Amino acid sequence: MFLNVRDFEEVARTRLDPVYYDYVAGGARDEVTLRANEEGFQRLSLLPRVLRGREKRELDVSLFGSRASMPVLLSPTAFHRLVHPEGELATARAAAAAGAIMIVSMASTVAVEEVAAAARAAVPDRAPALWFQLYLQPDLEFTEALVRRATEAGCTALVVTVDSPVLGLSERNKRNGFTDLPEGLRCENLRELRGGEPGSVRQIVMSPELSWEHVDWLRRHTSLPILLKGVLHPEDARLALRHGVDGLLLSNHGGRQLDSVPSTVDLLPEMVDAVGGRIPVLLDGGVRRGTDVVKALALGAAAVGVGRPVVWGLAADGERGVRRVLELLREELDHTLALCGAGSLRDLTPDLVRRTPAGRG
Ligand SMILES: Cc1cc2nc3c(=O)[nH]c(=O)nc-3n(C[C@H](O)[C@H](O)[C@H](O)COP(=O)(O)O)c2cc1C
Ligand SMILES: CCCCCCCCCCCCCCC(=O)C(=O)O
Repeated sequence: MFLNVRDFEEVARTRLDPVYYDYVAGGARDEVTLRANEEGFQRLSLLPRVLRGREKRELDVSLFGSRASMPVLLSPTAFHRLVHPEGELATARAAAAAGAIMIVSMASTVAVEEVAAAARAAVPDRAPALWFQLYLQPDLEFTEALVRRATEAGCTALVVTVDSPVLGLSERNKRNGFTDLPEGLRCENLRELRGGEPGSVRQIVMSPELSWEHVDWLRRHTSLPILLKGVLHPEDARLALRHGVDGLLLSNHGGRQLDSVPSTVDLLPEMVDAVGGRIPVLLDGGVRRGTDVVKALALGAAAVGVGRPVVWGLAADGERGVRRVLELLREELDHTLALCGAGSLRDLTPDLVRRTPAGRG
């Protein structure tokens, strides 16, 4: 029985090839940050209000023009067909049915047009909420064409990952010899549609040469909202404001890029402070429970993302699994709000969160 997100990880672990399980579960180097993300939430306590006379809870949010049934979105995760044959198609159907925003990874194993079509077919009466995650490529012509493809497919925001000047190093992947996708799986958004050798697939380039000028370039080439994913230093948050960025997704890539960076929830108050309410700050990393969502929102996040929980749901039970993971998080969020005396997300304020005294977990 799947009672919580962790139950999905257990089933996924038994179903998956251990090499792919490690790829998803693992983090960079000593996995200090990977562990810190969940521990960061566990060190925070909630201090509920009582007798507030709230009969029902409102969980829906509006973010960059997308309406969502809850402030929990699907952070971009690569290679869904590694864990389930329907891959991103199943994920997109589940996200659309749940009314959740899905950030499609540039490294998806199904092309963004097909992901969007699957989402639309799942909810014919409304537009599904899809955003696109981008690794800016040094070949700007290619980047521009990809942005156009994602926009034409129906993605309504761009999430630019900026924490990957080089790929993080997972020692699990190294030990397992996982260096390439298996036969038949490719990053379908990198397939040459025009130019190049027709049908060939480019490698995603992680480029240490990227700078704020590339963000300016992107700003000039799209009218979609731009969020930066992976800004951790408050000074970079202030720079993002100056470069016309519309939002931040505070993320350490689930502990998969630079190891030893702080947990995202520990950094959240500083980042919220740095942007001073001018743009929304979203957060991902270690969100596993409705209580984690409430803690992040109370500390100023506009929404949170989940990465691994979605992949565990997909690996364990395909589209139904992802749907159940999202439902569980929604149910837990609703229940936590009720127990905190909150009727809406606006009732979540920093005074509801206490840091657990040192040494007590
Ligand atoms: C298997 C896997 C693949 C990922 N692929 C991407 C990706 O393609 N692009 C990206 O920006 N982040 C990627 N991430 C990072 C997630 O977007 C997110 O930041 C992270 O998973 C959040 O932490 P959580 O897994 O603890 O929820 C990936 C994470 C995992 C676990
Ligand atoms: C990391 C294992 C490598 C297997 C396939 C190589 C494909 C090239 C690299 C594409 C980048 C995908 C990034 C995914 C990600 O952000 C993450 O796993 O984290």
